Amino acid sequence: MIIECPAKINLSLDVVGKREDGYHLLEMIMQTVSLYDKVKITKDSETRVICNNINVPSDRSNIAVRAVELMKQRYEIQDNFKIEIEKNIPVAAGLAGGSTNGAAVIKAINEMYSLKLSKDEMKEIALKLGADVPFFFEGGTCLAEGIGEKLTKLNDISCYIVLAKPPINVSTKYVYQNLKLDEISIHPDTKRIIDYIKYNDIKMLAASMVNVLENVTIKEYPIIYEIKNIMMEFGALGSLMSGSGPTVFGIFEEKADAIKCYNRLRDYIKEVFVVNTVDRGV
Ligand SMILES: C[C@](O)(CO)[C@H](O)COP(=O)(O)OP(=O)(O)OC[C@H]1O[C@@H](n2ccc(N)nc2=O)[C@H](O)[C@@H]1O
Ligand SMILES: Nc1ncnc2c1ncn2[C@@H]1O[C@H](COP(=O)(O)OP(=O)(O)OP(=O)(O)O)[C@@H](O)[C@H]1O
Repeated sequence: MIIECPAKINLSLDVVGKREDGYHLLEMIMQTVSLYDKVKITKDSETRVICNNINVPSDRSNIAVRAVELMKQRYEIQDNFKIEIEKNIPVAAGLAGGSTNGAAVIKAINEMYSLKLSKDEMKEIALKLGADVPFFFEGGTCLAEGIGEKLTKLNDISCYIVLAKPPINVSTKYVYQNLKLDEISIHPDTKRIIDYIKYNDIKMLAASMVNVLENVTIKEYPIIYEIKNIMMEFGALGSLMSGSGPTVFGIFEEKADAIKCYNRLRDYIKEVFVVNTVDRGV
């Protein structure tokens, strides 16, 4: 079975509190985009991962392996699996590449064994793998609250997006740990952003995007700010860091403008993509 799994971006990200276990309470707008990994899963004598990207772990720390283990244990499955991952989504990028692979494995095993799990059951299993994983059972444009698991489907928006991943590695854990909530002066107006989405007002949406995690990353990696500036110079309606970074995205209504921006960024960054929003998850 082969599953195409999309990347996500965060059109806005606000931290509104902290749980006792240290996890942060969020209000974010999430969006799937047309940059896909392919996950092929077949029965095998042992569970193993084969991936075209050497930075992706092939042991138990791979989220796809953890998804297999969870499903095996929960549904008393004796078989093992070969998981082949065609990695097109940049790794450790803020695009939830690992999370979308984990969601794909849950979906694939549900289908292979005719488990007939509901979307809510799959989301519940997904949350055990990571805060971003349940979203991929909705996809499209969503409001995510809690630590990311309380999902409300919004109108699906439609626009072109340029993604640019600078060659730096940022750990999600580090970014959350170094966030100083009381020092954040600008928060997104999430209610208003939801209204813009409702009326499909891409210009106002793009102009209102805020990601409070930029407070941590831009201080350390000014290249994020530089990419945002280039995107705005090249006609983006708005530009933001996705998730905990370091990928920056820009929003465009016209494909021609997105391509001009892509060509400019390609001069100095290797991982740049022109994509569009999609209305699906895994
Ligand atoms: C930055 C985002 O990608 C935005 O969509 C997510 O909030 C991160 O989701 P994720 O990578 O699936 O996160 P997890 O794998 O569950 O957690 C990684 C680390 O990030 C921190 N973490 C994550 C999510 C959250 N709401 N609060 C947190 O503080 C925790 O310290 C955790 O150890
Ligand atoms: N299937 C996988 N694909 C990519 N990375 C994986 C996978 N499984 C585990 N990892 C590990 O997870 C780390 C984070 O990778 P990932 O691409 O999911 O980051 P991310 O896009 O920043 O995620 P998020 O946006 O959810 O914070 C990698 O450095 C890698 O070691």
